Amino acid sequence: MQDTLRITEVFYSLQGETRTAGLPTVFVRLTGCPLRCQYCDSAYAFSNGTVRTLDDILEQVAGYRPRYVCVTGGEPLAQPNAIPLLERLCDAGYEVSLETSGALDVSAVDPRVSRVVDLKTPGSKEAHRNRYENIELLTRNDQVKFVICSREDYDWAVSKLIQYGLDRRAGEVLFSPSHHDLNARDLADWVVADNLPVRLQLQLHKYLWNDEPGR
Ligand SMILES: C[S@@+](CC[C@H](N)C(=O)[O-])C[C@H]1O[C@@H](n2cnc3c(N)ncnc32)[C@H](O)[C@@H]1O
Ligand SMILES: Nc1nc2[nH]cc(C(=O)O)c2c(=O)[nH]1
Ligand code: SF4
Ligand SMILES: [Mg+2]
Repeated sequence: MQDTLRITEVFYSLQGETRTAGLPTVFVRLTGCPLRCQYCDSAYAFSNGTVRTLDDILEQVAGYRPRYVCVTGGEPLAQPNAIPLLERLCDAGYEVSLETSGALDVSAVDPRVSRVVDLKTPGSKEAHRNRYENIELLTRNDQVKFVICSREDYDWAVSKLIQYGLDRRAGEVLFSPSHHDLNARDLADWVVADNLPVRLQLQLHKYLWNDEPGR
């Protein structure tokens, strides 16, 4: 029996988020998630999907001849074979990123991967799932993200930024407005007013293609 993963989609688009926003990227979206964030824009990946071998996934990715590959979901780390997938993508020479909820242990992820760890805010309704031990593991190759739903979430994110010195641990600290919950302009004004060492991140793909799956 070959190594397999349950996959919702593999597609080539522009990265809409993180430090590589705007760069052509292949997305591998793994099926299933143990969380239920209030705002989740990828709920279509909670179930169904197709069981595929790692060889088959690697072959489709190679067909796009990408430089960047982003493994997302659902929650990628909920499937043990996400770990060998990430390793094999790195071995193939891609610049690999992993979008993860921060609720699962990130220690086994290949160090060549940029781990994008989302610290779930109170507004997500899943903040109790945050695994704070992950923060100790972060390096400058990793990124921390807060998806902010309200002024209360913003104040909470600032307190975590300061408490854990996140801007010194991770290469990027990303503040992203929760789409539909918070006006990006309000978040931008707060970041400037407080002179924060964070990057405002807008989800570029939603401006370009609205909320279509596969973009
Ligand atoms: C769909 S999740 C998949 C990976 C992983 N489950 C996680 O939560 O990081 C990818 C990223 O999209 C973010 N996201 C989901 N819905 C969003 C929304 N409505 N507005 C802004 N970001 C959102 C998540 O918080 C996460 O950082
Ligand atoms: N274009 C595009 N960029 C993305 N970056 C992270 C995504 C995700 O759903 O995790 C995503 C996505 O769904 N589309
Ligand atoms: S952890 Fe990620 S995929 Fe799961 S519900 Fe939250 S945003 Fe959606
Ligand atoms: Mg998405």
